[in-house]
Amino acid sequence: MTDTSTNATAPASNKAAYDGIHTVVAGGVSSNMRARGVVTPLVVESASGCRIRDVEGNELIDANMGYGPHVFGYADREVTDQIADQFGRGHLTGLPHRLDREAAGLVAELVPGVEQLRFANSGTEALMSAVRLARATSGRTLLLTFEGHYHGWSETLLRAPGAEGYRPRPGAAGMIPEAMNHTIQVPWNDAAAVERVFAEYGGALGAVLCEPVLANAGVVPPAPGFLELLRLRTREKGAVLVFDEVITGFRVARGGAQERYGVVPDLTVLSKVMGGGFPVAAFGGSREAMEPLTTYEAFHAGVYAGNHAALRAVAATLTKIRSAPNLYDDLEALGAYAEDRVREAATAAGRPVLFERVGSVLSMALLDEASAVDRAAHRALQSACQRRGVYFHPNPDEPWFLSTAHTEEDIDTIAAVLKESLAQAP
Ligand SMILES: CC1=C(O)/C(=C\N=C2/C=C(C(=O)O)C[C@@H](O)[C@@H]2O)C(COP(=O)(O)O)=CN1
Ligand SMILES: Cc1ncc(COP(=O)(O)O)c(C=O)c1O
Repeated sequence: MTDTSTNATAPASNKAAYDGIHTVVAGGVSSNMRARGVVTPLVVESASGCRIRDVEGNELIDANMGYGPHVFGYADREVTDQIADQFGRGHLTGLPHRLDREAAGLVAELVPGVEQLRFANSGTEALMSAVRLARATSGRTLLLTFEGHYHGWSETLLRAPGAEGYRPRPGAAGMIPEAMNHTIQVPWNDAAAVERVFAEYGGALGAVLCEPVLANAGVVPPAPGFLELLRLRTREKGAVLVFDEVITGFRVARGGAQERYGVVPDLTVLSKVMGGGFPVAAFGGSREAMEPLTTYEAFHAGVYAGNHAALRAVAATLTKIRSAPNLYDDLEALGAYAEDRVREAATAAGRPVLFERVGSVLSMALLDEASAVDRAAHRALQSACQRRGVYFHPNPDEPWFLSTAHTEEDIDTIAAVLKESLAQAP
């Protein structure tokens, strides 16, 4: 079989294709965050709806969905046709385009805390710029972050797990030892720790940054009143509150977590769902919060930032979101249905699972006898399910993301495969 996309002879198996990738891509994948995404070799040939097709022709129901951007499923023609059309009209001139107004206007219409924004190419880029803007605005460098929250891989935001006292450590080889000298970190949902930090550092804090729903260490919603506490203390002390809504934006509600929980930050970072899978991000806030960029006193740039193809993807996706009145009720109902079926499957198999869900983002982790997450058992379960035609991430920290392309029958199939795999698990 010839792979028309490259005119190469397609490998006969996932294993051959997977090994071939590893000969030329360092680590076999262009992201450490996805390095453990495959335990049993799997190489995608195509994806459509909620299904991926591998190079052997196997079709799998996907509960990872590209780590969250595809709220309408893969290859949604209402979005992809628009992007394709834009490529035919010129997708990068570096000049103002009518799409700038249309795309930014849609974000401002849907997200409570955004009046103005800047587009970027990735969440990492947008977060770097948002935190830099927060430091410029407050005139202070100290940043409060939370354990387990991921904000991309930039020099001042990539933190290793854990913290000595309040101090996190740099998260990767090659980072400068001082990279975290302006960052403190406390456990998520620990109101007492937040109060201690504000009592000790309040006047020095420039910004507080969080995923309003933690979704990079399983799913951990904000404790009742916790976001309100962050909002109150940052206002009192003059620190900038930044919500990293790369995952939650347009996912957990039309206006993201800030709409769902009714707490509006000073700056919001968006990506994933916003572009329907096309690489694009944004950071924004009130006109006042964005003023340093209006006057160019602060700095943000990027050859590809806000390119016409990216903004056509944003305009197409957000237009579809705006005109789908039942979208979030439907996603909530599907998430609840999935929760019931997954819990039933685990109970039927007599296996304890840690389960959490916010809307259509859910996490499930196999537990051991001591009720700790059993990562090895979870990886084995994932491989068994993958062999039976269901893909979810082998790392239980990575959530499941459902879409309007998933049906209740697909969820029933996932649950049946889970139950069968758990029953046969050692
Ligand atoms: C809450 C949040 C994120 O989840 C986030 C990226 N998430 C992921 C990155 C992955 C990767 O680098 O391949 C895959 C997933 O592990 C994860 O969802 C980022 C960074 O965005 P980006 O990867 O576009 O630079 C910022 N904030
Ligand atoms: C030589 C050079 N390096 C790096 C950059 C930054 O690249 P990007 O704008 O994609 O971040 C640019 C952009 O103009 C450049 O000209």
